[in-house]
Amino acid sequence: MAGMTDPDRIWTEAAGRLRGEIGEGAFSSYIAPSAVRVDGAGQLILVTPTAYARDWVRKNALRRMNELWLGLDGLSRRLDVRCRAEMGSVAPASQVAAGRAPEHALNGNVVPMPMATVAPVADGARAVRAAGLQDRLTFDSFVEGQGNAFALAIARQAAAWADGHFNPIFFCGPYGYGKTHLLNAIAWEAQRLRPDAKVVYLTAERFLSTFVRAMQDRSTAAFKDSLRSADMLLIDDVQFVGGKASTQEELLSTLTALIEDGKRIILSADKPPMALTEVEPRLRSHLASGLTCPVEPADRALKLAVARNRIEALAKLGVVSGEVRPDVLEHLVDRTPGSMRELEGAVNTLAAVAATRLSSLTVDEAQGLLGSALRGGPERRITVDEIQKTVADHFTLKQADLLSERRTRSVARPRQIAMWLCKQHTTRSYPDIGRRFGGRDHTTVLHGVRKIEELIAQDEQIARDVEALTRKLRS
Ligand SMILES: Nc1ncnc2c1ncn2[C@@H]1O[C@H](COP(=O)(O)OP(=O)(O)OP(=O)(O)O)[C@@H](O)[C@H]1O
Repeated sequence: MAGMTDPDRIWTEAAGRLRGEIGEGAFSSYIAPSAVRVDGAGQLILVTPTAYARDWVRKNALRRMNELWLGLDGLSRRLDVRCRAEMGSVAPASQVAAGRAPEHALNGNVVPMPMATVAPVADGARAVRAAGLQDRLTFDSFVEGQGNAFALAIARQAAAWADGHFNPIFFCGPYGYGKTHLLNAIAWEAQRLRPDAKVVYLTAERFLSTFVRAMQDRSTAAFKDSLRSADMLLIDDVQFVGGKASTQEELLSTLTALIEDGKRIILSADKPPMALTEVEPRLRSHLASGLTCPVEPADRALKLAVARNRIEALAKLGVVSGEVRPDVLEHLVDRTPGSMRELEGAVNTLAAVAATRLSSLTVDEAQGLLGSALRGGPERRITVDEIQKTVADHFTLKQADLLSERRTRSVARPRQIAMWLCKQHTTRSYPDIGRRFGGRDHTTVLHGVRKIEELIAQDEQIARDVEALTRKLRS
């Protein structure tokens, strides 16, 4: 695949991979409505519909998109991102590359991404199998440390199809410390060792949505077959099946059928099985019947090693050059409380702002460049209550309106915005947020959060409201 030069083909391939990594919601909100264009200076630009979408892409996806892009582009070009309002009238990348004049322009001067050429999300086996393994999440890129050594050893055994496998193996631990990484690594390695085996990885959320869609399409038999023919089934973030009786029932019967057939089951969640109070007791006890394997939060040594690794990986991809000074790396780690995910974000930001002069960067310069991204101490916690009050105030509503049953748009939309803000600024789960909004189901929260994701990218007013609210909450 490496060595392509047609920007449209590279974009299609890179975006297809990114879609698996960032999830359908974010993809359809920010990436799908964007297009690759060439500006007057010959620079490839990813053009987003709104400024908010541009900022989202810059913060959350551009670096990864460039990693993917560089791995494919024979000309080693890089993408920049701008919003539609910042672009003059420029041609779609492929037409410039092919020396043709633009024939048409949809949506103003942006041609949307050719969705059909990105692997469609289909039902049945393909959807389940293609549900988002990430290329970079392998055993090679997983760093061993005190808190994860046991989990890593078990993961390696599972990936090797070792005899005496506990069934299921259940990885649990707080968010952002490597459970998804381990499940991906197991899946890649297990498939490499037994190419003929059917290894199926999916998130519980995907399990839920595919199952619900299969029920609507009356194709549950195909869904069941696609899972029950798996030799190894990996389900990530199992806490998200909580609350939905029919999905839990389906999951339970899938697990029982596979275990009876001696097939391998690997699961992950943010808590040990017996603490998943949203999960029905019979399913809970099945989840707990094998081996429960904790993935502990990382200590400083592990964080340093992960940060170093990440910079080396970016250097190999040509995204940065040179090594970071050890004191700069230590500063970065010490000023980034939170999980590995936050740490990776800080490393990526450093790489973005000082790509070519990493080795000469001093602690003061790093602090100056990263500014507010590096915290002086732990960030002030924002609470659900505070979010509800701030949102109610902003839209001149009462906090009780957000918790009420009222469904008129003037109340429902602010409620969804408040839910979205809770997901962004607190560590609360969807069911938890639902409970705090008048006892709503977690799927209602999920729907609300996705709706706002979508609207932020398409609706300037919503983007402005969200921005203003975020500023108020942080101040
Ligand atoms: N030991 C590690 N070595 C290398 N990278 C790691 C390690 N632990 C975590 N990471 C990285 O940190 C990020 C967050 O990890 P991951 O997504 O696996 O967390 P998680 O526990 O599954 O979180 P969640 O519960 O939110 O799904 C990933 O990019 C992952 O690659």
